[in-house]
Amino acid sequence: MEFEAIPGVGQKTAAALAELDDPETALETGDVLTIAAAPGVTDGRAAAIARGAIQRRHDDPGGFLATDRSKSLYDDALSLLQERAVTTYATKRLETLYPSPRQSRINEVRELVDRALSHEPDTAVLDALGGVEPLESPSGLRVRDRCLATADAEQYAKAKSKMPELSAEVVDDARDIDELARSYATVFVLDESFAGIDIDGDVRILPDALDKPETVVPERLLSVFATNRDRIMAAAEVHRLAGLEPPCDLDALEDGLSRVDDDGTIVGDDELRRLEVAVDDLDAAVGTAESVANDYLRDAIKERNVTIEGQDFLSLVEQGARVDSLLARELDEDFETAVKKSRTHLTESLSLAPEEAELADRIFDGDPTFPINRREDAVGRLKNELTAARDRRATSLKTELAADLADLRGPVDQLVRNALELDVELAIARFGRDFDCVMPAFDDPETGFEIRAGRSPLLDVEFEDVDPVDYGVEGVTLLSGVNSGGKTSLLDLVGLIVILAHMGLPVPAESVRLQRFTELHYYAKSQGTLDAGAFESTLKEFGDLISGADGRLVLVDELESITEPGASAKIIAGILEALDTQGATAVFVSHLADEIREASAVDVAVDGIQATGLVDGKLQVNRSPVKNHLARSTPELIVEKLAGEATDATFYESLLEKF
Ligand SMILES: Nc1ncnc2c1ncn2[C@@H]1O[C@H](COP(=O)(O)OP(=O)(O)OP(=O)(O)O)[C@@H](O)[C@H]1O
Repeated sequence: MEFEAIPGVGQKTAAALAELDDPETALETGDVLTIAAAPGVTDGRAAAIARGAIQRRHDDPGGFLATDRSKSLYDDALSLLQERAVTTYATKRLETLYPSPRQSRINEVRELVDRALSHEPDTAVLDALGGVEPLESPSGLRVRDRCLATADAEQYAKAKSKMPELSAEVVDDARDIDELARSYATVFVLDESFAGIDIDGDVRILPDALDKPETVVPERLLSVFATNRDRIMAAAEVHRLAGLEPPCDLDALEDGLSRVDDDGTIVGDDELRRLEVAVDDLDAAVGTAESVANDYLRDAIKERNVTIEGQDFLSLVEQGARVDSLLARELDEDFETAVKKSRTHLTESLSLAPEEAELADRIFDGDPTFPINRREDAVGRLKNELTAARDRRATSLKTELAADLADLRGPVDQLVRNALELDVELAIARFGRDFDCVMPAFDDPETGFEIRAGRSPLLDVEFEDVDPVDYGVEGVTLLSGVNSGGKTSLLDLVGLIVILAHMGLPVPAESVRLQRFTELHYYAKSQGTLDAGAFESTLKEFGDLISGADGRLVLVDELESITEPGASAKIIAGILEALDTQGATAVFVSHLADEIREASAVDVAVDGIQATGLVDGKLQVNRSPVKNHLARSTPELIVEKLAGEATDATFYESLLEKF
C-alpha cells in the first residue's frame, strides 16, 4: 500500500507505518492502537490516519464538517458514544467513525451498526470487558541457562538481533564449545562444521536454530501468554458471557494458561516442583542431616562407658593419636547408624530419586569422626546434578507447552480483537437504546430532511423530559419563534441527526429521512455586533459558501446580530437567494423574518416555533415549528394577552394592530 497517498500521511509517518507487522490490516480495520504502535505516532494521530485511510478507500474528499460549530457538534456526538465504551481501544476506535458524504462508507458503518444493534448490552459482559486490553509484547526477556555459539561473524550478528533473549558467543574450536557447555545447561551451535564433535553436556548442532524460536527460546511465546494472561482470560470470559463464537477451544486455552506462571515459569508439574525445592533446600537439608547424625552420636557417646586398654591409652598419649581411632573401634555401630539416619533424612526431606540418593549418600561418607561433617565436594556434585535436572525438566516442559500454545497464538489475537470490537458495537448499541434511536433513511433525489419526534440528547434537561420535535425542510427556509422557544436547540438537533446519519449511525428520533448532504455548514449565534474587520471576514465566509459545492446543508443561528438590523436583513436575504439558486438546504433562525422576506427577491419560506400561551408568567411552547407560519413574538403574545384580559382594552388593541 502507498501510505503517502493517505490524506495527512507524510514521508516520515509512512516510514513509521511500514515498520508495523501488518499495517494494511490495521488501516483497513481502523485498528487505532496498532497504528499508534508505529514509532512517533500518537493515539490522536492514529485515529486521524485511520480516518484518512478510510477516506481514501471511499474516495471521500473530506471536509463534511465545514465549520467550527459543525465540528464541535461532531465532538459532542462522539463523546456520547465514547462515554458508553469500556475499553480504551473502543474509545479510540470510535474516533474512526466520521460523517462522510459517500454512500459506500455510510453503508460500511451501517453493517457494523446492524451487528451492534443485535447485541443485548449486559452488565456482566461490560464488567468482563473491563479486563480486556490489546495484547502487550513482553520486553526484556533474558534466558540464562542456554546460549548460541558460532564461529561466523555474520551469524553472530544475526543471532544477537534475532534472539536477544539468549547470549551469543563466538567460538573458534571444540574447546571453546566445551567451555561453554560447562557454564550453560544447553549450547546451540549454529555451524554445521561442528557436527560430530564429542563433548560432555547438552550441546546441540542446530544450524537453523535462529528460525526455531519455539525450540530454542520457548520462553518467548510463553511470556506472551504469561504477560497477557489476565486480558486473554477476560476476553475468553467475554466470549462465554456474550455467546460469541470463539476462534479456539477456550478450555484448551485456559488449561495452557494455567500451566504457566505470570513470570513465564511452568507451574503444576510435580517433578519440576520436587527438583526446584530440592535445589533450593539442599544446603539447609544437609545442615539438618548433620545435626540429626551428631545428636544421635552425641547421645550414644554420652551413654557409653569406654574401656581403654593400657596399650591404646599409651599410644594415644605418646603418639598423639586421634580419638577417632577409638571411636571407630568402640562406636563403629553407632557411627554407622548416625550416618544412616543423616542419609535417610536427606533423601526423605528432599524426596530424592534413587540415583540422586546415591550421590547424597556420599555427602556423609568417610572415616568415623565426631562431629560428623558433610563432604563439600559431594554436596556440590549433588547440587549440580539437581540443578541440571531441574533446568532440563523446565526446558522440556516449556518446549512442550510452547508447542501446545503456538497453535493458539493467532486465535488469541483474534479472541482479544473480537472482545474489543464487541465493546465498540456495545457502545453503539447502548447509544441507540439510551436515546431511543432509529436508523435514518437516505432519500434520492435530494429533498432536504424530515425528522419525526426527534429528541436531542444534548439539551440541558434530562433526556426523558425532552419534548419530541417534528421538523422537515426542503430548500431554503427561515425559522422564527419566541425567545427560548427552542430554535437553537432545534438547529443542534438537526445538525446532530445529520452528522450521526452520515456517520452511518442510528439517530435519536422516531423516524428520519434525509438526502445525502455533501457538507454541513453550521454557524452558531455570534456574540453581539462584530467590528468592521470581523464583519468583513464573516461576509467573506458566506461569499465562499455561496460559490461552493452542491448538496450542502446550511444551518445559521441569528446571523442578524452581526450588524445593525436593517443591513442584516438585506444581507441575509441576499445569502438566502444565492443558496436557493444553488439548490442548498438551509435553515436560518431569525427574529427578522418579515424584514428578510421583504428584502428578498425570491419567495422565502418561514416556519415558526409557536407559543401556545402564557401560564403563571411562563411561555407555553410548541417545540415543533409550524410550517409556513411566522411565529408571534413574545411581546406580541403578551400584548394580546393583556388586550383579552383588560376591561378597557383600547390601548392594548392599538398596540396589537402595530404587530
Ligand atoms: N425539545 C425540547 N424539550 C425540552 N426542552 C427544550 C427543548 N428545546 C429547548 N428546550 C429548553 O428551552 C431552552 C431554550 O432553548 P433555546 O436556547 O434553543 O431557545 P431559542 O429559541 O434558541 O432561544 P433564543 O430565541 O433566546 O435564542 C433550552 O435551554 C431547553 O432548556
